[in-house]
Amino acid sequence: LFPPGSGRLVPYDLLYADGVRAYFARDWPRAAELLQRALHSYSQLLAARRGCQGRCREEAGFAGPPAAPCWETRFFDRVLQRAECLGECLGRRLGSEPSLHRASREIQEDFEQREPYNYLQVALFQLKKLDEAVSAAHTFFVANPQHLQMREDMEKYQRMAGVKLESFRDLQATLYWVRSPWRSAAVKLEESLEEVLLALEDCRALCEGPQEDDTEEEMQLAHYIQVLKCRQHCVLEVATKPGRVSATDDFIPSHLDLLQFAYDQVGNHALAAECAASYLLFYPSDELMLEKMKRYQADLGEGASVASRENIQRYVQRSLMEKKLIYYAVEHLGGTFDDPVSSCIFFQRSRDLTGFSAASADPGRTHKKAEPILPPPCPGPFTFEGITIAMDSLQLNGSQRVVFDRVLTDSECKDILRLAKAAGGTGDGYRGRQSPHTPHERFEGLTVLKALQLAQDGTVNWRDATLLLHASEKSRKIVESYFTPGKRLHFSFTHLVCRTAVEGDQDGRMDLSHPVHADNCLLDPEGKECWREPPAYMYRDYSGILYLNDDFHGGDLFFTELDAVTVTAQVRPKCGKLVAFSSGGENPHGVWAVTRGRRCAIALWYTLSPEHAEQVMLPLGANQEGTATTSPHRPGKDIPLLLLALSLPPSLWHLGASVCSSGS
Ligand SMILES: O=C(O)CCC(=O)C(=O)O
Ligand SMILES: [Fe+2]
Repeated sequence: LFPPGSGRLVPYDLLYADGVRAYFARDWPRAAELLQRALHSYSQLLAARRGCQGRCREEAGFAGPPAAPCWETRFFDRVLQRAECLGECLGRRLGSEPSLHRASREIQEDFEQREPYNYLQVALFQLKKLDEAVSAAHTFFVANPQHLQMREDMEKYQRMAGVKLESFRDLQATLYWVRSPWRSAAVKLEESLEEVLLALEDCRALCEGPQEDDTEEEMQLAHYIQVLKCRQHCVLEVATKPGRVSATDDFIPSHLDLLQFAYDQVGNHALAAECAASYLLFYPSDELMLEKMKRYQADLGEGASVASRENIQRYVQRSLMEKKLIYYAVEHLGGTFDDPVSSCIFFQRSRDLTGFSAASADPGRTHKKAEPILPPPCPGPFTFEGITIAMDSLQLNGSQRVVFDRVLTDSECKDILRLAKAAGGTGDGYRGRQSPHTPHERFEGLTVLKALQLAQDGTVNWRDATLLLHASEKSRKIVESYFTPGKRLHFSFTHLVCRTAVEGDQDGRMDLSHPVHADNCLLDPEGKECWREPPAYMYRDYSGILYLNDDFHGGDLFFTELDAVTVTAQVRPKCGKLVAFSSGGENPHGVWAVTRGRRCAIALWYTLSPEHAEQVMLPLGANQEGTATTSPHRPGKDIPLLLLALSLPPSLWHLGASVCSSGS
């Protein structure tokens, strides 16, 4: 049908089907060849589609909204025109009827999830093409970081003799780069940062006011303080205006933080380093960022100088000057100034830079005796502003448990809930299973990467998608500073989960929404033990659940003893409430049945070991780096196990992992 050299692309699903057939016939050379050809055909198809979509959008004039009158007719004209253009363009590029390349939903999903690489790695391994097998396995793993079996296999590959570090590469990296939602996220964040900086300029102009010709220093100061107060409030308004990508009070550093992250994800270390350097202007002692800086410096080479952005330098310098003046004025005139923006950090820095402090101010120059101003408490870059501890371990009757309140504002909860709703059935993380824990509730899951993908597709808005990332990072900081001061906590898995009671199916219900379990070990209530062994997520060290709403019946979280029945504490979910606890046997927990409505929460797991950090939360390449140093080669011992695992067809590998694919 499509002879080689005819310039026609063989449909990837045909190649895939043949490849899988050869795989099960254990015809490894043929399986490897066909699977590789299937992957090639698939990427050609995607490239053709991308190219044609871009061209046809322009051609059909889809750039702006259709103009009245009679816009419906025009709109449909354009739709038809575009469809025709697409069909023609694709036919030309593919050398065949585009409809031939339309695979079934299952096969499309397999390719989206990189499933062919899973088969391919086995075939290559059998052919003793170890390096290629590792690359294929790594490529699969990048897209399926929660795939337990592959995670173990990757560890075994890492320990195996003769496997080179360079083999751990993502064969779809270029494709991924083009499609990566992080790339679009970076563009959005840059736009938003630019917009915020411009708006801040407006604030300056707006608050300037008429120049007073007061000669008295006191009057001048009083006037200046008014100007500055006006600016600070204007700034806050700018920052929290609805529609901002990031609506936090330290919006500029948080933009830079996210930008650094996004550039890192797409492998642009030069820009990531620039953002890191700019971020450090705000929080010069942020250890995590300093570590990243060190890595970038090493990556980019000795000669490369990494500078912070000039516009950010200007902003920081000017803000510091203003703060300094404000505090000076307040101290000399009395009164108070409730600084709404990052007061703690700026105050500390302006004091450091100027030697200014309440104690050293010259009392002879003040007319009124001012109360000395005490700097706001400043425990580190993260100030916990507004966050309160609602319950500690003692009140929760256990160890390593805590409940925080006000981690999110009502409007943040609303935005994330909107995200959950818009994502609806398109979410992920439960491998498409709607009722993983109980048939009386419907479950929907959404990971951060998927949220960004949906934003990229225009299904959800960017602000809501990045807010999920913000919430997750904010919680990480809280949990880190509370439980492991001085030690780094890394994301292991982040999952927005909604559970909805199935109406008319609640009478006499006896089961739980989430059975009692521990997060990093297998609970054995009879033996009153918790086994830290596979398939548990052994590397999870801390768990967090950030709640988003309370308008449902049931659904309280509860802790038990190791027997899984003696309830020791209970927590009622509420917007902004964060429950955090160590993930081991000391904290068995479950969720009471949700009998009415929909309960949404962000489930968060953290690990102390960088090599288990969530792939999407990790810079490219860091995984190899981490494991290369922490997993010395252990010869022989693990290889038979790996062979055993590899001798199963990949389709069966899910079975083991899917039992706990939701992450619990
Ligand atoms: O949603 C909750 O309150 C708890 C969920 C949980 O324990 C889990 O997903 O492991
Ligand atoms: Fe849990």
